[in-house]
Amino acid sequence: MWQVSDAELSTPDQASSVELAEVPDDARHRWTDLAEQINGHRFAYYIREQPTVSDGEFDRLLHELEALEEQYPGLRTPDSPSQVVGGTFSTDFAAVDHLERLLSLDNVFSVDELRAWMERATQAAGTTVTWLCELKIDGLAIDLVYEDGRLVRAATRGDGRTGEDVTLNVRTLRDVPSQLSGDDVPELVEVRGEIFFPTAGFAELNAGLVEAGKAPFANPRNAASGSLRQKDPKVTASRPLHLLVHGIGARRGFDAQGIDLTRQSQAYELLGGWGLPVSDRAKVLESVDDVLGFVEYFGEHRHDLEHDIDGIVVKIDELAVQRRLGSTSRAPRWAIAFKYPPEEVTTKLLDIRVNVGRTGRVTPFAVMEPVLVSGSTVEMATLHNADEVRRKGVLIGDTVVLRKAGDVIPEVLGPVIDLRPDDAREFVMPTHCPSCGTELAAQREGDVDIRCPNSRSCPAQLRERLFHVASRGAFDIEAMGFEAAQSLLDAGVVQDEGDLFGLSEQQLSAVPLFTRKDGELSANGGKLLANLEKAKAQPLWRVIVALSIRHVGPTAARALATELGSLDAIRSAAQDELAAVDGVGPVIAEAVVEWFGVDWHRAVVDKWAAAGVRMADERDESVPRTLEGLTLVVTGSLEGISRDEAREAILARGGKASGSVSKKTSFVVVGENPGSKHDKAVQLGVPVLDEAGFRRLLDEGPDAVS
Ligand SMILES: NC(=O)c1ccc[n+]([C@@H]2O[C@H](COP(=O)([O-])OP(=O)(O)OC[C@H]3O[C@@H](n4cnc5c(N)ncnc54)[C@H](O)[C@@H]3O)[C@@H](O)[C@H]2O)c1
Ligand SMILES: [Zn+2]
Repeated sequence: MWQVSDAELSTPDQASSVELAEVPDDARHRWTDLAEQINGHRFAYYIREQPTVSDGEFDRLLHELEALEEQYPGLRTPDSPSQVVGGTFSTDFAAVDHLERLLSLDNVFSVDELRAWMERATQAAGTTVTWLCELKIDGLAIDLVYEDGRLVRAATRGDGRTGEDVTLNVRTLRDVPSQLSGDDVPELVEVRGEIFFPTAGFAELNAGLVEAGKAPFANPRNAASGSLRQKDPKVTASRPLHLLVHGIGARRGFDAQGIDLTRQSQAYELLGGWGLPVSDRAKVLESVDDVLGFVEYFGEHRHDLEHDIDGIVVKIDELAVQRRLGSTSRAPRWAIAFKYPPEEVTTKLLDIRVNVGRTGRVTPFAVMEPVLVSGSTVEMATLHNADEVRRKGVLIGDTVVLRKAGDVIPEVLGPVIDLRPDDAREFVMPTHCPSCGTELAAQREGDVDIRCPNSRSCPAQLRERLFHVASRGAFDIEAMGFEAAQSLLDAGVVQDEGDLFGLSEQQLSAVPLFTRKDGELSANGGKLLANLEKAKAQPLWRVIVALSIRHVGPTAARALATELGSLDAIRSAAQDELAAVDGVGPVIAEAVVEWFGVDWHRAVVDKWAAAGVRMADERDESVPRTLEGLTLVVTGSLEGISRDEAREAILARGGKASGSVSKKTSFVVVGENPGSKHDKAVQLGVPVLDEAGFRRLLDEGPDAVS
């Protein structure tokens, strides 16, 4: 059924026998083994769109093969996987020859290698060159042929010479004009580009596939390829595919149109003018350092993009130099792909267990064979809820694709169906709380989450709540971590969080974790008591956060504290009064009223009050209300003031501190390394202040900085 490329049949026996004689047996065997694996993986990846290994693992195999060939050049046959453009074509589509070959790209994996490549390329060019830097879109290569401005054919890359005719499918893409516009359209132009599946739509696509009993895709790249290479173009039309163009192949009649093409960047301007989608992120840079800066920038902003990228492509912009350098059998010599560290790996899903959270929510999480990804070892990842497990289509025992994007929490993308063992089994959500045995239930009809209703005494919930009370966003009690919370509960000295601030030295001496061998309170125990004492004076908003009211985080807590001033006032406020508070709204208001409606909740507050915990903020009248009516956003790190302090300062002066920039924002304060909020401010024309300007604004109000 599948047409197999020569590369897949290749064995080193085809190389010259003289050179082969010098290759030791074990090297030859390893080469054959690697070549078979690589060709097998390419087939699974390009044709079936169901890779069985991660890109990182694939690249490692290819590298090992290249290193072997470096050592024993006799192994490097013309059709070795290292010498051909990866990919073949299937008989599902008509085969078409490209007018000009489509190539792959050579890779570098570190900044040093990139620098070295740029030096070599400059030397080979024999002249100074400029660098066209582009995002390496993780999609599917496409070749579009326009004759007299009309789209006559679209084909996949295939093996670089011959691809698959996917014209009908490509015509369904909105981004692909069927007719080029402008009055300088040439007789013929072959345009190269990348079709991609936007990251935003990926999870939804997979959920739909699983629901329909079909195999989900491992990642957006495979989704792009799979969506385009459909027998029925209607299916392609239903998928949100996009195109960005990044090159020109064959061309005719440019001169006749008076087009003198000397740079690739200039080609993009032309293509854009004809109505083709070009990236607005490509940049022509002059110095090596600028190129490295570009690479670094997108390394950090990789996830702010609408599509996946796996690296940066650096091209020599001058077409004359490109022509002079030419290409190898596989890739141009005038371009290089810098690859970012892989963020996807495959690992085994050993089990799915459930965790009971602070508010009783029961969440399934994946337990996996530990695996290194984006610089850290991962063995657990949340699966959110039972629905999500179903949507992802993973079974216990599956090999799964795990993604960890930078500092973002790791996510299981989906199963590798081809590797599914016979004994893989479906996850079943427990009906009873694994911590206290109470029957689980949705709190409200229609909730996807189920909860343990035994809030007050479920050990798991209680431990999470104690831990939360002590956390940095709440009372910030350094000496009380997870272990401490657990041992206070084990020793029975606290029934719930209400007992925490009333703890005596005598009670603590009954807790093994806080006592010395001789039974006296340990240094750690002393520290806990001191920390608790100090925490009692924390501002009101922190006390509110510590109560674990649903939806009430620092922002809502600050709003409540600022507006109402005391826990008593909040407790006796009517729901609509609460809802009217800026930054609170109806959902939070309802949660607050509901929370105070529970006896033991009120008892917690009363016990804290009796122990001397702050119950009201006194307004500091000495601070001038310079920011009344203003909304500020602080982004980046400021030198002399922490983010928290900046917030406090804004609130104390009657201003609002917001996390996102909009037209209503009065000022954006920008520190070191600001992110997209700065860009947004500039875009919307919101005034931007540096730290000095911010201080002036705090002291003197808006007139002083306008
Ligand atoms: N997991 C697997 O089993 C498996 C198997 C085969 C290949 N792969 C992966 O596929 C990749 C290798 O594939 P490849 O040979 O297609 O090379 P490549 O994807 O690394 O680079 C070449 C391709 O990059 C694309 N590209 C994207 N943006 C571009 C831009 N701005 N300018 C120019 N080209 C751009 C082009 O379509 C070009 O064909 C590797 O990442 C490899 O890990 C994985
Ligand atoms: Zn429970």
